[in-house]
Amino acid sequence: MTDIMLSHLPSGERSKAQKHSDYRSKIVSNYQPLHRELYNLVPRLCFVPSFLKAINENTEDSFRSIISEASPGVFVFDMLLPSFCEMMLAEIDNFEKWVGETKFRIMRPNTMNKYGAVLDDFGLDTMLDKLMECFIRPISKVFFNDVGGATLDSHHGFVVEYGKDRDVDLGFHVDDSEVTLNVCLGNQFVGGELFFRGTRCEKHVNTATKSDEIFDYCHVPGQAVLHRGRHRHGARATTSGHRVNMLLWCRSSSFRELKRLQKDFSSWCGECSCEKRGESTDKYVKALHAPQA
Ligand SMILES: O=C(O)CCC(=O)C(=O)O
Ligand SMILES: [Fe+2]
Repeated sequence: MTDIMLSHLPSGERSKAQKHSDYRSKIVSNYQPLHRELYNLVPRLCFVPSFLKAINENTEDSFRSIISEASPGVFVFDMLLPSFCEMMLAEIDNFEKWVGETKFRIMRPNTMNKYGAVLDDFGLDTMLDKLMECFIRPISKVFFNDVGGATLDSHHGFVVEYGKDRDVDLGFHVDDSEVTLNVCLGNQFVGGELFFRGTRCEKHVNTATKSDEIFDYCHVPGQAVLHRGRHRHGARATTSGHRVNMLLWCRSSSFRELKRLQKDFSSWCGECSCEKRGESTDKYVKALHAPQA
């Protein structure tokens, strides 16, 4: 973060941001990357040809030709080349080896994970910015325009790791993002399915799930899932093997500003939309008592 940006923050925030910026600089100036080519996004080294072609055409039709809407608001597509996934996995291993050897105390991706790493903190922030701006924002503009998909302007990029000696599962939650990209890097694993339970605004986050909102997804290496951050979800236990996923929580500052002034989110919140249609929620009582996961 530059000094100019720091000077625009309130002083409490400024010292927090300064500390984080110092933390990142310390890592970047000491950690020796394994694959330097990862740190500059080279599209033909990262993406499968079908994904590149759709992005180059940049039309709704081209996106729809490679992306399937597996359940309302959950978009799935082939994205990463196996060779890129392998390089990322090796880079993450290398980073963790460095952390172990130097005993550097790293921050975990969020309060839900004990393992995993923040990719932005060890130099991958520029490449992930490019990934968001040139690849995820054009798609989000088409499918998630109602939550600021066209104006995504910052991100939190990290990996999560599950299996023996790692995290086991991930509880039911919403992300601190407008749009989330979740792509499996590998490797061999059993379990770890994502379960989705409908999109909700802050006010309705704990309301019942309707039967048509129940959707389970099995991760496939190289395959991406794109969903609204407010789409409630979790990950089941990875029962054997080792699963690593790359997450990019994409945010829109202008959408967040706008949202503060609004009360009706019926274009994307399942409960606001029921209220607007004047639908009784009685028929969902059964779903309320059904297990969430
Ligand atoms: O394990 C997964 O695939 C889900 C991760 C996730 O939802 C998150 O980190 O926000
Ligand atoms: Fe999540």
